[in-house]
Amino acid sequence: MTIKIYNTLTREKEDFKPIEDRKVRMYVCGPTVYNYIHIGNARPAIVFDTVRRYLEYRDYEVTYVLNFTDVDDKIIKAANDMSEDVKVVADRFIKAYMEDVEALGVKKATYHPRVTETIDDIITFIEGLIEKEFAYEVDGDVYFKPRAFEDYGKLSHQSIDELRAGARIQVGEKKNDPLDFALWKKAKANEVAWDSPWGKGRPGWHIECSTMAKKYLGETIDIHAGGQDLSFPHHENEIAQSEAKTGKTFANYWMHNGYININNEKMSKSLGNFVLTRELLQKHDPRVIRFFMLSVHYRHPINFSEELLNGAKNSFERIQTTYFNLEHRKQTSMNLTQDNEQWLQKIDEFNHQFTNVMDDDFNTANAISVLFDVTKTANLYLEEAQTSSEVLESFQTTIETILHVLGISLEKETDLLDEDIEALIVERNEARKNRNFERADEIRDLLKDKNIILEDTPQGVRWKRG
Ligand SMILES: Nc1ncnc2c1ncn2[C@@H]1O[C@H](COP(=O)(O)OP(=O)(O)OP(=O)(O)O)[C@@H](O)[C@H]1O
Ligand SMILES: [Zn+2]
Repeated sequence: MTIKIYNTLTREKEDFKPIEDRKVRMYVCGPTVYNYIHIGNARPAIVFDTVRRYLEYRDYEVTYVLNFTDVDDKIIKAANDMSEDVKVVADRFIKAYMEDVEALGVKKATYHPRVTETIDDIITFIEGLIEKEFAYEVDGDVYFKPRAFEDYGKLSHQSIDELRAGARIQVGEKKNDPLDFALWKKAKANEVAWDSPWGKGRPGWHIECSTMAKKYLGETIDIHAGGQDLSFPHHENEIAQSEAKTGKTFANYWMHNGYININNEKMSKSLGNFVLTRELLQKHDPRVIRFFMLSVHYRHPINFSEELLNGAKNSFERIQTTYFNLEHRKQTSMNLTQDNEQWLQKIDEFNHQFTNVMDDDFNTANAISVLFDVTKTANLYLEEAQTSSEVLESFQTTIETILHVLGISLEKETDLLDEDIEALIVERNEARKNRNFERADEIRDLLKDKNIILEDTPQGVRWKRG
């Protein structure tokens, strides 16, 4: 089967055909680093990391670029408010971003370029656009003319006249047409600035991504991605700049993730209705946060609530418990061969199902359903009087593989979380009450393996790490 990607450009699911065989060039718009990220900002980081992981799982070599917007109005304002240097503020929040997303299992990009390190390339890019008469300078500012670019509006499916109706020239703007947007902004007094052919200034927002994508990935790339709010005007403008400059298609597939909402309203810094990723990470296992994010298809909205997160926690724990039960059972299993085929065949079907649902526009929600089916079937197998290590291992490999593609690791035996241990103790007590001594012993041995010592006290069972 081929991978299908929903392309915002055509509004259709299309077969994925990379420019170069087995290679993928992928660009994801990164954060503006003036604050800690909220979990809405964490969503594109997680979903596109998962897209990358899946492409790698399907044997593509992915070159992945995620930029940092480390100079813009918001950062300058934040730096002024804190009486700090723009660079100090940007560095602090780049570091914080990397810590947060790393905790969430996001792999480092192949390249993490910053605007402030790409200024020369940006200037060259803008010069090219002026030369081709897609852009013009007015008193130290440079603007791009969407009207000069025939296909303007193709990504957001709007005509230039529809767009014109909504556009206004703001006070102080020197552009000729309300649709024109800034490529270069003349520096205001005491603002961080770079020399350019148009005097001191800094780049506009959209030009940075066109420049960085070209610099690190080439003139035509395979996948360009970001949050849904970026499709217009940011990505529309990126297309106009890049295609005006090169005369070639900029990106073949445009992917956009849906919002994380709070009470059905987009989570955003400006509305103040946000949950910081750092704060959530203090209260929850990062793997549960990631599992929760991926339990909804990336294009659908997620209405965030603690209840949903707790639901994800229970689901994830069920999977983990099965995995550890499989692990433990290996000690008492044999090299049986009878009935193996039948179970191995089922497992094989699950592997196929996983690929099928992920091939269908990276449907992680369905991938998680497959994972539940694997778990349920594994639990049935664990009820068999005799089990074979081959089948147990095969179940484990499937669980591990799916979770690995989703960017979720299974905790090794020794790093069991306190709450996992407590849940196992409760289960053991229940088992004893129900005279299911076999299960009770199994749990005792499982904990012993993990170096957890149980003590029966008059107040109940106490535990400590050995
Ligand atoms: N509520 C949300 N749900 C999903 N993605 C979001 C949400 N808010 C922002 N994003 C995405 O996060 C990424 C980083 O965005 P950026 O740093 O520009 O934040 P932002 O869009 O300015 O956030 P805010 O709207 O809170 O100011 C972008 O891809 C953006 O589309
Ligand atoms: Zn961008």
